[in-house]
Amino acid sequence: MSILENLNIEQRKAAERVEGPLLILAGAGSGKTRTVTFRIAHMVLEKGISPYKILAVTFTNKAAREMKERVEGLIGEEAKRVMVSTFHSFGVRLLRMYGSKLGYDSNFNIYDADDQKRLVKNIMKDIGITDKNTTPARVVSAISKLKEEGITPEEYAADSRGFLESYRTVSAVYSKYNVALKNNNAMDFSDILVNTNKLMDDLEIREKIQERYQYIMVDEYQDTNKIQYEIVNKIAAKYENLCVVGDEDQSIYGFRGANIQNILDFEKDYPNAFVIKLEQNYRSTENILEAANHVIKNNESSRGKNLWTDKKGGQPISIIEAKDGREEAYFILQEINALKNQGYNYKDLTILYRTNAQSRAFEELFIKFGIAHKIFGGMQFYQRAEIKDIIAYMNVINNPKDSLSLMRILNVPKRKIGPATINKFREYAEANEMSLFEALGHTDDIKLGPALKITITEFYNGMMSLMEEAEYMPVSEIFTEILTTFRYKSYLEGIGDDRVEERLENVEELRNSITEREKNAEDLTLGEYLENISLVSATDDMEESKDYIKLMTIHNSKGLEFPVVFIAGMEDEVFPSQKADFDTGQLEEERRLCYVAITRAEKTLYICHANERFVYGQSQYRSRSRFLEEIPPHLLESKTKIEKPVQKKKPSASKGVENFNPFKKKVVGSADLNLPYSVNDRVTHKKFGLGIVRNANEKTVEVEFTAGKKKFLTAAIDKFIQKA
Ligand SMILES: Nc1ncnc2c1ncn2[C@@H]1O[C@H](COP(=O)(O)OP(=O)(O)OP(=O)(O)O)[C@@H](O)[C@H]1O
Ligand SMILES: [Mg+2]
Repeated sequence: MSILENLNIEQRKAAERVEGPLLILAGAGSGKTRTVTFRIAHMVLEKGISPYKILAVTFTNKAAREMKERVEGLIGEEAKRVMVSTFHSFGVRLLRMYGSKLGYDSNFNIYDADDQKRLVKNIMKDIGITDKNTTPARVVSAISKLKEEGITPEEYAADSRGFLESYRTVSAVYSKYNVALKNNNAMDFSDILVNTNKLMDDLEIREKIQERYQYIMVDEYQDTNKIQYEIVNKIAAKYENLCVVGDEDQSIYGFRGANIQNILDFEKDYPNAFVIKLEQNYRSTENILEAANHVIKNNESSRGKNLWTDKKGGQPISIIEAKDGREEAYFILQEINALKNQGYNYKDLTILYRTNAQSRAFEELFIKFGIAHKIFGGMQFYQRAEIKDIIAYMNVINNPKDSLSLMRILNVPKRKIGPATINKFREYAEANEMSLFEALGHTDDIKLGPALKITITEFYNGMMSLMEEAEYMPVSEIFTEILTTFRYKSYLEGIGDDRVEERLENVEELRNSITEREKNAEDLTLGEYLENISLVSATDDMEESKDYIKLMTIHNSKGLEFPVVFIAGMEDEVFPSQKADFDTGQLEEERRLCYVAITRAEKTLYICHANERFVYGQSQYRSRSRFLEEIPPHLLESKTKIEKPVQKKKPSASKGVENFNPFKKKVVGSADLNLPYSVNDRVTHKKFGLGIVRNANEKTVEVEFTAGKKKFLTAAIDKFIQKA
């Protein structure tokens, strides 16, 4: 029996056709990703194609991991040799091998948005730009856009629009920014793609890559940008064994340069392409699917599809109308409780929203009631200052040319190395054509006070010996060495504000995550580790088995599916966002986003909206989203107004929400307080173990552990302790 018995006829046709250009164009939940997965397995197991020759490109790390695991489940160990990867990881891999052709050392570092901003800020300061109308963040996004459109600094400078101040600013920074990256032996995210594409223009390398990856598959092709498109098509040019998979109705990354035309023009690019349409949706009930179809058919960009499902009928879509955002979150929480009573687990439930900021209301409520949840995206762990500090140490150890990271840590912990001193070294480095780090080794040539000279030499020697050790030390050891050599923890403790404990916890969390990664990847090198964490994305650490409610933006939910979905904030000017007001292109993109959101749901879908929202501290009236009006009323069911509960007695976190009343004013200082913990509650702490709450008020919670009493700030308590 063929492995392809697990596919329907159309899917099987697609999977069987392994030679030549192939387009799988099909709506949500029709098994596109599944088809790719089985296609790979079929190629290796039943067609005898070497796994080594196969490249499958996915949109996220999570998707890559899952595809690899599934293929492994089907064909075993051989699957490990298939290259399943995102564009960025794939690019980095090639650039580590061939980047020297473009003037990079193989240990280049990868800069994230925060690094980019800092670099731009430094450059603006260096060249004395006083443009008040722009910010480093805006300059960064302008530069990224230019890079991905393939416009060089020179071309941009020659551009006639240069008379506007903001253009002049971008133009002045752009070339300096590129030079700085190169000098630092670093690439930003756009560079990874741009440089990978450049590699493909080297005949020798291109031929090598073409020979190596003779079979290419790209999932979510509708969201590729110009450069990704070029990379894929250059590799595929020789054998033309290119299978692209996607849905024009799910192109939602236009703001990052995704070009829907890439998928729509595939048949023009490859006139001999074979096209497969999948029409059975396996994910959702008929009601959900019908709602999605009704919304998307309003888009000019949609080619129209006949998706059907054999999951006839299904529950109507529940509409929840709330007074304001707070009430919306509360109503959703009540529904969650009801679903829980019906036997659902938290892990079946997902809340989707248009922007990350909308997660706040839910987070606050869930923390208050001890409801297990996890927010994907938003402020990332690796963006926290203390984490960035330690990573900056690692970056310099891995790549001493990385002056941006070096400048971050030269005076962290405080060593009295001020900007004037740093400038002396920068000038010396420039004059002598060496890196800033190298210059630190030349303290004799630079005018310095004796104390400063000792400090800098100490720092330099400390780093030098770590660089030597890093060759053979596990990453977790390097981490420990950094903390001890540079007394980083004492520095954090010395800051002395109310976030000290939190920062120390974060550092420990970083240690745990390193150890965790080492468990999964033996002989993890510092370079590999840094690469992994530079390429993290929002959904990487989603674990299907963990029982928590998932919260994320619709963008991050792409390709995923969940039994129960709540779409929150379904109001005009939230979703579709204001940007769509006067721009039909934007409106269509928002509508595609709505289509993606609806089609994530398997069984139950809630659409929620509030009549009032706070925007910049002001309450504004909101009407329900026009997308909601596009769903035929017979598919909808208004949730009868949920009874506003009366608060009878002091609420207790462990008992859920039945007796919590968000509409009643808080009476501070009375027994009526909605505190997350009360006296005698049993709690656990990662480090101190089991404890008992001895005192709890609005500001602090005091817990007795075997190790003694500890105080925590009530506002931040969930970061430290949990109910036992
Ligand atoms: N032939 C099939 N038999 C059984 N289940 C299937 C079949 N095809 C797809 N499915 C299931 O349907 C669901 C949706 O499949 P998949 O995620 O591959 O769809 P998709 O087209 O990639 O969706 P999206 O457009 O959201 O990325 C999955 O749970 C998948 O296992
Ligand atoms: Mg998919």
